[in-house]
Amino acid sequence: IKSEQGRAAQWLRDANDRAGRVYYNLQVARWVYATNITKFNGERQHNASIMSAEFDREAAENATSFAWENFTDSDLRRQFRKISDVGSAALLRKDKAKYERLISLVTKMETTYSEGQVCDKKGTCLDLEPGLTRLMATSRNYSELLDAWKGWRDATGRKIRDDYKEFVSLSNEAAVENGYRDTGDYWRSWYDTADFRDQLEQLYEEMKPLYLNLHAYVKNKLKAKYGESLFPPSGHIPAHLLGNMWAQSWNNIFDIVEPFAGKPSVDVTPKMKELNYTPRRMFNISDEFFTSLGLEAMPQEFWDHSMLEKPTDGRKVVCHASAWDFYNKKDFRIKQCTDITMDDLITVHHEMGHVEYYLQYKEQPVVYRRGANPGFHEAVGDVLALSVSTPTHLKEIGLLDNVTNDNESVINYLMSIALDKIAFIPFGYLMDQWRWGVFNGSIKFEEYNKEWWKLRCKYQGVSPPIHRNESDFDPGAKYHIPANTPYIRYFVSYVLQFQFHEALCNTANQTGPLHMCDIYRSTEAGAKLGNMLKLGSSKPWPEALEKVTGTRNMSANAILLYFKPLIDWLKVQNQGQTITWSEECPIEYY
Ligand SMILES: C[C@H](NC(=O)O)C(=O)O
Ligand SMILES: [Zn+2]
Repeated sequence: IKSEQGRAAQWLRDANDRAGRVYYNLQVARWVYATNITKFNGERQHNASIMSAEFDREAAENATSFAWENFTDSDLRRQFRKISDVGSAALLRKDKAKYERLISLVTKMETTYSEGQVCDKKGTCLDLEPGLTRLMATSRNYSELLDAWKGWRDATGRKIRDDYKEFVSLSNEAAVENGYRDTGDYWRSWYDTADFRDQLEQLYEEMKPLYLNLHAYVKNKLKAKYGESLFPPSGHIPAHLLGNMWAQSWNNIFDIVEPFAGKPSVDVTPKMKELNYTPRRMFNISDEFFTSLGLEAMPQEFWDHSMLEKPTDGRKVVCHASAWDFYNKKDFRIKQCTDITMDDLITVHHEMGHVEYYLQYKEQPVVYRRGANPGFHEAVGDVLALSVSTPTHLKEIGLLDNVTNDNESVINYLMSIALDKIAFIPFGYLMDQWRWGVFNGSIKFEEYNKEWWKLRCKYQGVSPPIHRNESDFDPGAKYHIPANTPYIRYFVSYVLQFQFHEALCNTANQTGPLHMCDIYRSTEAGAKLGNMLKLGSSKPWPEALEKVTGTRNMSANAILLYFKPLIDWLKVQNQGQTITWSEECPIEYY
């Protein structure tokens, strides 16, 4: 069997080299389309996708000529197992026309989303970025917010409802062909964790008290701002008042909910504008943080070929920010319609965290150039952003003039981070609860929207501000549904990133409270993180987690430790208040 393993290892090396070239061509075609949406570029992307899927399927076919399951070399077995998992390309074997339809539907839905606009009576039209995003963040006019909220859903979700239904059945057919019960079963397999759903539920329950207390406090502040009469008696918050199109991150309403007035502002957006910040400068700040840890700088190709701003030459692009690996160990890019806001400075770090991961594992075989699990990939940049966001760091880079460290400033600061990280928890959890339900058939097409709002009302405690029905398709108004990007990875990331932050802060000998830790310039912390990132997906994720944190399990303890002072303060604020809401949506809205 020794000689067969030798032959198999050689075959793998060749297959990985060929894969690198095929994936490079695919990424180039996808990039050209995403940064210039035209019919021609769409066809070119489609053809490249077919060629890549054919390649994957053929490689999986050839892999069966080796008795790899009996190999003694566990790394060979792991590589063969990954090469044998072709994902939706399994549908090619059964029915090429169906596979072509499947990928065409995703492109069509993602394009509809990316071209979505809301036009007012005077004919002024706003795109999602930056127009509607700015409006949702800055408007304090109930009906103006409502028009944008409804208009966006009319321009996107409503238009792709039937496409999504067809997509679901084709995607499930592909998953079954690939050996899984349905698409959700396949997506969860990437975590290789038998009781994954139970672990997620457990983590959600542990963080729920934090969310309930934040929700109650924010609701009271919003009632004071907009008037009690606009809030349903069920205890829900109308979904359009949270400063974000999906109510998934509430930091843009910090001014409404600020615990203690008169403290140095934690929102550095005005300062960024005052200093004439450019997108390039925002990316340089992030790049410099990575190199301060001794991690890899963005290569020249990154600066030469990335799209850091929304084009002004009339090209239509996919604005949703993303990071790209071209699998040739040289080309790595970010595509982002960067706005000069603190929100986008955080997103810059998030996307650059993906590229740092690509750079760290670029010497791995192509099959291992992935996150240890998808949640790891989403966590990297956010870990650094937790340090960047501290008042002391913002002062160090000139975005904050003075820092006060009294208790009230600490509460203000923790509130600003909680409005992003805690507010997100139920949304990050429910997105794929809905999608897994759709894929496993427990959520029927005739109830797509009703079941979506049941989850939104139950977990997030937000309700539709106007009547919804089954011609609406509100999940389709969130990028990841039309673009078919799984979402539980962000929920996992929000748990992991605080575990990483706590571990790296210890390594960096940061002895103060966790929420004030800044690992900037700690090459020890950088080395520990880099050594984990280098693994890619070559080892089971508990092993990668252990390399940084010493534990093999996800745990909510770090995020609860980080926010402890805030949770104690919120409990006092909410004393005597009802901090829950009725599970059902307020009837008059659905
Ligand atoms: C949290 C998630 N981030 C991302 O897509 O990069 C989102 O924006 O919904
Ligand atoms: Zn991401």
